[in-house]
Amino acid sequence: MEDNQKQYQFQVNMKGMIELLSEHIYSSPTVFIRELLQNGMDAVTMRKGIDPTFIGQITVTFNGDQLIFQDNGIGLTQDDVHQFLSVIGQSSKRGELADKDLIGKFGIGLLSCLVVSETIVVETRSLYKEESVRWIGHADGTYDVEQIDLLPEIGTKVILNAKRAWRTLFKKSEVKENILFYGSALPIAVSLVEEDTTELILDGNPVWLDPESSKEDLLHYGKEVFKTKFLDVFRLESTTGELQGVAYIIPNKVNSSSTKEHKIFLKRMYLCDQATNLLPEWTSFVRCIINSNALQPTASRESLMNNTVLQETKKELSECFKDYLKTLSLTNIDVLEKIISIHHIYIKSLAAIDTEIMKMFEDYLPFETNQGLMSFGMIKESYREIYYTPSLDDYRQIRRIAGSQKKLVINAAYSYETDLIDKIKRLNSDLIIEKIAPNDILQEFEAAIVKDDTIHEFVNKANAVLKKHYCKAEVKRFEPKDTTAIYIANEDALSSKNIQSLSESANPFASTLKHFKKQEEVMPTLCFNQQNELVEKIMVIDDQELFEALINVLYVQSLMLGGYTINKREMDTFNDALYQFMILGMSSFLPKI
Ligand SMILES: Nc1ncnc2c1ncn2[C@@H]1O[C@H](COP(=O)(O)OP(=O)(O)OP(=O)(O)O)[C@@H](O)[C@H]1O
Repeated sequence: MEDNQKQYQFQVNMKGMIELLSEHIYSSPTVFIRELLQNGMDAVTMRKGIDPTFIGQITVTFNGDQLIFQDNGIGLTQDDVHQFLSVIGQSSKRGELADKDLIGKFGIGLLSCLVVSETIVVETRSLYKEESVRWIGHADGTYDVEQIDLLPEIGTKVILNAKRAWRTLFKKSEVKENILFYGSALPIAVSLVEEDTTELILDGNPVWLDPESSKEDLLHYGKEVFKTKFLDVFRLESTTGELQGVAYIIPNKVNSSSTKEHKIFLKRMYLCDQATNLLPEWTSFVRCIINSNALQPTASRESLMNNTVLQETKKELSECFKDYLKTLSLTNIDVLEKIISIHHIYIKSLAAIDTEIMKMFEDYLPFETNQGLMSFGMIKESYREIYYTPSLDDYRQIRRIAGSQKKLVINAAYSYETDLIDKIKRLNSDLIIEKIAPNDILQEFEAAIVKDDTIHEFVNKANAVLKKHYCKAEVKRFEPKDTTAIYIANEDALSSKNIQSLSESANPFASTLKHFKKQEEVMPTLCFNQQNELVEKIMVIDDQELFEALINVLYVQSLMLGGYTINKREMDTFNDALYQFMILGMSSFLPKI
């Protein structure tokens, strides 16, 4: 460095730092409880590293607006205090033990106490030195250190004085709730002390991590945690993620958009309730409690870091789910059937990507069909030819018109359902499984009986009326007889119709849209029923005005029956026609002039 250059030290604006922590990094001011529990736990783990038989404990004492977190862990020497407590971002938790067993790693956790307390007082006695130190950290970034009388026991006390605004967070009930929330999985006893009473609130042995716990114990625990009486429970394990846990089967249908709440712990400390990157979407039928020693937290310690360990763990967890379902199929078919009947969406989306599951559960999987909800086993038994449609609009139409046909049509509109059917097709080469569109059904209606030119003329006349609706006429024979006409439009025919009506409206893109108009063959069809009495009569009507009104009414009526949206022009035509009928109907009753 040249003589005229000086080197300066970065300064940290403590107030800004605390604001950053409280407003942007941590989602709640209660995280100071998590950080204190974590530091106490880590200090005990370090002491246990030296003496494995050592039994650690954490005690929280309430003293008015003062809270004292005390552990009997490794403690700090005066040098440690300067080195680790007083330098932000400095942590003693480095090395093999830290990677494997310690929770803290960033060296910022203690700062979270300054969100709720003006100062942090630490009184500590190290395992390594016969001295005790008091360190006082202030919110303005300064700190004091002094030697104090030797504390009677090795360990550390952190003393906080509630800021006015956060007094309620220091109340016993509140602290207890937060300790149970963050620390329920910690392998350490935690007691609360107020005046003369001591209450042990955690014993360090959570039921769900105990391999001896029975299914009943686990279900009971799940009910307490999630306030739900679950259908069943199974264990989760991953070697890569050094993960153990339990998965509870939700007893009711789960909306795919609803948030999936779990309880995720890292090194036995609560991390978050979301596991979106750890559990695939098809596992949405469970709520999990999971602890991992190998997954990594993000710096806010509120979500999981997406790394290769996480990806591998995700695969291993998926295997646990599959193993559970496989075992159920051999040991408890009743529960399996219940799960499939409630959560078939998820089991089906798993089957769509997993051939083994597909083969195993194929017969149980339910499908929505025009003949009602049916399992694939039932479908296979009763039909050799199976049809499906991947469009919900098409399915709705087909359901209405294919009933009389006795054809079986599956609604395959869910995103994974087409993949599933493709897979079924590959696995069942003896079955005929085909895609179907509404127009295919139309082709199968019985042809009209043609005696003379009446039908031909009727179709021409009706076409002239229907042209403005972007629709063409046809005459067939179908059941039920009292249905006058059916409107049939494939998905692409409907979009042509919409483009057509847009291009005729005052739309700035109208001229461009015209180029996209589809040809004649995708035009929607109004199929009249020759077997219907009214249709028979319309065919022989002479009056052009009345004919037009009748065709318009039948057209709009068919749209309504099919559940289609009706545009303004269609509604106006319908109203005009109705008006004409009323006048006509009244004409013979009006007084003669
Ligand atoms: N109860 C305690 N007993 C012994 N040492 C402690 C205790 N609390 C804090 N320390 C020391 O202070 C350091 C800083 O603590 P802090 O909570 O800020 O960060 P950390 O725990 O290292 O990491 P993280 O930010 O991930 O929590 C720790 O690394 C540790 O050396």
